[in-house]
Amino acid sequence: MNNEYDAILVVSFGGPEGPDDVIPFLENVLRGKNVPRERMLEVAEHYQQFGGVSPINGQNRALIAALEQELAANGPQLPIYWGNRNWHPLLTDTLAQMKQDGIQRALGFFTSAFSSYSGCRQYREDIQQAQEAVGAGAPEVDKLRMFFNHPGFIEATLDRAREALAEIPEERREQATILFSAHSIPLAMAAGCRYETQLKDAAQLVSERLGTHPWHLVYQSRSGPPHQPWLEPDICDFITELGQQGEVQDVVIIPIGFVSDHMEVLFDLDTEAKQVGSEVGINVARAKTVGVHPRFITMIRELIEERIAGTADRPALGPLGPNHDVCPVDCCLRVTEIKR
Ligand SMILES: CC1=C(CCC(=O)O)c2cc3nc(cc4[nH]c(cc5[nH]c(cc1n2)c(C)c5CCC(=O)O)c(CCC(=O)O)c4C)C(CCC(=O)O)=C3C
Ligand SMILES: [Fe+2]
Repeated sequence: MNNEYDAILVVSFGGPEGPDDVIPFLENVLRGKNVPRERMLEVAEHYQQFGGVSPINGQNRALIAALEQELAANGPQLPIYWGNRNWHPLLTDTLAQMKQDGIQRALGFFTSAFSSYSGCRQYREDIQQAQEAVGAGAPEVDKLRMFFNHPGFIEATLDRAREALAEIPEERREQATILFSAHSIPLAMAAGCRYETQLKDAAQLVSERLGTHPWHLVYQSRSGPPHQPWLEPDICDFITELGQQGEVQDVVIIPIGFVSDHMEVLFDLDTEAKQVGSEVGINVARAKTVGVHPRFITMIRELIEERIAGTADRPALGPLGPNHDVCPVDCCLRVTEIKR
């Protein structure tokens, strides 16, 4: 396989940067999806509570600045481009710019650690559509492997988790319950990918390094129509139940399913989950996501280097081993209904 690359492409979700962006952004997110309009308007309110600005674009700018420094200091010397699925800079515009700059082949870093239709195949489809829109001469993009079990991701997550645990009074710290949280997806979508398996694996890898805390994997940000089954338990239901049982005083949320403190973290965890905690008498701390943690930035460089070198040394912790470099044809299929 040809492993000569002339650029890095950061591929992400995108988010609104002002009140007028919110509805057109949400319409982009939900085009062709089975999500009721009432849900969309409810989520629009979450964004408006933060002035219509999602932190995600700023966080991606910070990630790119950190990665630029990392590559300038250590190589490889490659320019970094950035394109989103749902909001500016959109992938089509970015690929047009890359073509203009003479870029032929880029390595893609997707801001999703775990395999799902949303985090893997849909981004590959977005790139393909952008390539078709740009036409002849559009750059090729090869995706870097999923990094849920890469030592860099696990170590950075662990560091963030320890910071959050330090907020719990020392005499109660060891008993604190850890909740690993990830975006819920429809059960049908989950049937087409290894999302749950990878999440359980990463949660296990972090928890066994943290100590002897009780821990659970929970889900947040459920969308879709009410009758459609999604991954559970929901984090707010789970905290409510812990409160009713009356044995847990402190919960530390580790949002392992996300790589930056974007709106799903600020609203669904810091606003909603903390509110539920205070209603049922549980103290809730929230670990930061990896963001621009230096070990996470180094991991991105390592993934780039390993791919260019074509080396067999592809670090991964735990039993699942390193994820594939090239997605097989049935990777992260868009399953919309489970046949019973
Ligand atoms: C697996 C997964 C990730 C993690 C992997 C990855 O990072 O890709 C993720 C990330 C994100 N999700 C985000 C925002 C939203 N997700 C929505 C809706 C949905 N997400 C889904 C799944 C995921 N989403 C699904 C199955 C839907 C239903 C519609 C559909 O089938 O696609 C909606 C619509 C409103 C709603 O119903 O909630 C919004 C606004 C933001 C940006 C936050 C910001 O602006 O700061 C980010 C990073
Ligand atoms: Fe989402």
